[in-house]
Amino acid sequence: MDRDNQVSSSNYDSMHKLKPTNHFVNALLTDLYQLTMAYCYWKQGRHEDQAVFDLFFRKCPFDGEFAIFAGLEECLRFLASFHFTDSDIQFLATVIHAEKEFFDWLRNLDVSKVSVYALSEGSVTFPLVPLLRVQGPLAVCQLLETTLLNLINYASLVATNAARFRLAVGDKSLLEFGLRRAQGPDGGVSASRYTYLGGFDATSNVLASKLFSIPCSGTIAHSFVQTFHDCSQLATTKLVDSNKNEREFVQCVMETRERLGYNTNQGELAAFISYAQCFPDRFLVLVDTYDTLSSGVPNFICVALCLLDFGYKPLGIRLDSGDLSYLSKAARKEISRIAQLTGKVELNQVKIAASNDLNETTLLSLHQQGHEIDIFGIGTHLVTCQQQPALGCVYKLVEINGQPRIKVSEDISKLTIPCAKKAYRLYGKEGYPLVDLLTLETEEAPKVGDKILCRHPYVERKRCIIVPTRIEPLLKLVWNGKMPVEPSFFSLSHLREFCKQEMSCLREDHRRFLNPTPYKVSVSQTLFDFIHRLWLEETPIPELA
Ligand SMILES: Nc1ncnc2c1ncn2[C@@H]1O[C@H](COP(=O)(O)OP(=O)(O)OP(=O)(O)O)[C@@H](O)[C@H]1O
Ligand SMILES: O=P(O)(O)OC[C@H]1O[C@H](OP(=O)(O)OP(=O)(O)O)[C@H](O)[C@@H]1O
Ligand SMILES: O=C(O)c1cccnc1
Ligand SMILES: [Mg+2]
Repeated sequence: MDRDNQVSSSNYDSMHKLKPTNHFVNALLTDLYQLTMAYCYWKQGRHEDQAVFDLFFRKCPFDGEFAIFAGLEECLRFLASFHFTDSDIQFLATVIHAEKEFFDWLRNLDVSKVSVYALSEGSVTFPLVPLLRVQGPLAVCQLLETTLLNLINYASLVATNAARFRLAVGDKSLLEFGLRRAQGPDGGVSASRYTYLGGFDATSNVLASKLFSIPCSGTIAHSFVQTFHDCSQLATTKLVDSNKNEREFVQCVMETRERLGYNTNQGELAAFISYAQCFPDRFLVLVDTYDTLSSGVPNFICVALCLLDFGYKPLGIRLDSGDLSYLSKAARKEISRIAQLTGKVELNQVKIAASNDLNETTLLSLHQQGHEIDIFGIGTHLVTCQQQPALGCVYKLVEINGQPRIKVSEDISKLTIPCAKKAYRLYGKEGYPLVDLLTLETEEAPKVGDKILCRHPYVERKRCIIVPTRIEPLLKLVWNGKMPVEPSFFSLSHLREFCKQEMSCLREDHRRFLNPTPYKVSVSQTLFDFIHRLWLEETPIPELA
């Protein structure tokens, strides 16, 4: 798999049938100032001026040194359906005091003259590298700003969060449980979608599973266990075994419990039996409702042993409170002891799932302490990105009518890099990416084997020479009104694989959690000269008295 265009050419009509997943995404989902600026451009006859905007972030989230780019498909769906309806126009006329002709112009506005270049969705990316380059008529490019940022900021942030959780747990299973805690319905669905892209294995969110073909998974809640008092509440005492013979199941469980000498909560046991009767081959239950080690785990073991007897494979337990390191080890020890005692070695294959306010720090700490957890269920911290709730992507003008533009700031990190640019990833001998290089769009592409001078965009003394073994152009044309691009998007599982491959190419020191090495994002000598000339030109020399 490569980062080749994730959308390729087809006809304009089919592109126009594409709709954003969320019906809130339309031309009105913007900030008022985009429309008032558009009015000023129109009034001055500047609305068709040729503009270039870059969409990028300045600092990686979560104190890391990488991010995952996500949200591109929804940006393209937005572009494909961009227009103002009659009712939008009627509403706007009550908000903006402007001539009728402006609203007529808005009504006929489309994005057929806009081009968009983008990174591939699922790419590993770094500060200052444009995720999107949007170019075309000034007013319409301006009108796209807020929506594009909205579609990319959270998607990329939560995908990055997921990729970091994935790094923290290695190859253990990761389930996303965040819907109840997410920022509203779209927050929940987006979280499920983009955390899967970032490396989660499944979601509990049924709608997201349907919409994006994400594996759906889940266990049971405390309420289910609490509703049972004892086995007299069970509708039947029997279970059909894997050979289709109906046999006494409750009796089997009770005798097992007696034989093993467990004194457990009877309501919890009834709940487990009931669940096993409904899902004999999906038996994974929550064991901390009353007491994990003296009731939940023994009750699980009794039911699991009988399921084995009946020809089924029990799946496991979920821990949702207490010291997850200790409890997982103690539970595993008891399960192993009984497996040995009874000779039911299959019992050793059951999985231990854990949940309860897990975040990056607890996952890393659990790894250090040692544990027996196979599956992590994660909600709140993952979907709300509690450690850093916004990515901070911005959309900045870099060129107008062929003239480079710069935004100067006291804070050097807020200086924008002018000009329509190309971006390349340069790989070293070891096969790892070494530098992302930004050049003028008009510059000749760097070549493998050449000595390439890479300059820090702002700091003069920071520079290096790289002889790349491989060069990857990063920005691909994904939207062009005149020669449109194909709506056959890659599936989410394809993007997830691509993201996984990107993460595996990233050098270990850029990925690590504590003080990761910053990845170098550089500019060509020509672009460096442009930035610094423009910087001086646009900054008045202060006069000191
Ligand atoms: N071994 C561990 N090391 C570090 N953190 C842990 C460990 N085990 C659990 N945690 C975390 O510690 C916190 C414990 O949460 P809390 O203090 O609310 O207790 P609890 O176990 O949920 O209690 P209860 O649900 O019975 O009120 C959770 O965020 C959990 O992820
Ligand atoms: O902790 P999170 O990472 O958000 O994962 C999801 C949580 O949601 C469920 O219960 P809920 O929190 O609703 O209730 P509980 O805390 O009482 O179990 C589940 O048991 C998890 O604890
Ligand atoms: O299926 C589960 O165990 C689950 C689902 C959502 C939230 N917490 C747990
Ligand atoms: Mg909880």
